[in-house]
Amino acid sequence: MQSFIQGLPKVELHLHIEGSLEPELMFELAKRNQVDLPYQSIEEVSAAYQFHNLQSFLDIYYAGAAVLIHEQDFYDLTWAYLLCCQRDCVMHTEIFFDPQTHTERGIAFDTVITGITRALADGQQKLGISSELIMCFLRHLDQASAFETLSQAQPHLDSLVAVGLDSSELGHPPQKFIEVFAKAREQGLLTVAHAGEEGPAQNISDSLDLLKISRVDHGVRCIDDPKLVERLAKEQIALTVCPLSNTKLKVFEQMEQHNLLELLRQGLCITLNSDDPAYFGGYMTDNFEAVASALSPTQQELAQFTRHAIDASFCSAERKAQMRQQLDDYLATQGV
Ligand code: HPA
Ligand SMILES: [Zn+2]
Repeated sequence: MQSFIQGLPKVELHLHIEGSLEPELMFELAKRNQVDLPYQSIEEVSAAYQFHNLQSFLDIYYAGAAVLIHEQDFYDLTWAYLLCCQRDCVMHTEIFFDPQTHTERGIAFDTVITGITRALADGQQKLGISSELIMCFLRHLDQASAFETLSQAQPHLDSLVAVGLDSSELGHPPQKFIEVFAKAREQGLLTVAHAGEEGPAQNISDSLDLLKISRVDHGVRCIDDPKLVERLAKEQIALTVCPLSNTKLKVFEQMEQHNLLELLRQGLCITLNSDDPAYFGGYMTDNFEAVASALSPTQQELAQFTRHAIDASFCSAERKAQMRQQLDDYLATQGV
């Protein structure tokens, strides 16, 4: 099973690029940029990654991002992630970035996006990994700040496929961002949102109805509302589920309790993703392996995660067809 998973072609739809900052690179950038870190060693950083909920993670995640200053830093961060994609047979990735995490501390929007997009272009050219970029608004900040971020993005709209919504879900419902999401849609962007991770199923329905999202990020709390589960299955609205993230942040105490396979078997469009791999203990292959060992899906079900991710991705029909072929070719070599 391990070698089947390793070689399985994958598509990632839920990845925060700031969450791929490994302790080693954090230290290297801290030194290069003369930024003080509250940790003395890489071991101390890793030891600090014990979370009891989403907020306890976010506090550390925003602090770590302070080492990212120059365009080259954002390039190096993104390139390091793409090398992990190559190792994990990821054909295509759609990555989130949080501009406000950086503009709030005086880093120019252009510095952030130029570094990321330059690495993504190299990923396409040198590694054959296709990608899309999704700009997230931080929901603990107000809608005015989201509007300001959307205006800073205007010269770069061609680099963006969608806007998203992340950070603290409790206390910051989708209603807070109706107008800025409407404006983004007017400008031709698709929309996604984190919903039903720690927050209630109602946040999922409201994100669909009020923010007109094309995919639900996390969405695992849909299980509390049978009508919503039925709707997600009927309309084949994808959930970008992040198994290692969910156990690290205690959305589920143990992987054995995760509901993703149950939802898949109810006909939902479930995909597997890594969220913040440097903080949650693994990239795509690690997530697939954790699911395989705790929940024992069949090989067909593991392949279905990739099939769903291809269907739900925002890339061209032509690229989707290529990826389906790549998946089918792989399954044929494995006799699946
Ligand atoms: O899992 C997450 N949830 C909300 N916000 C986030 N920002 C990075 N990761 C996450
Ligand atoms: Zn996330």
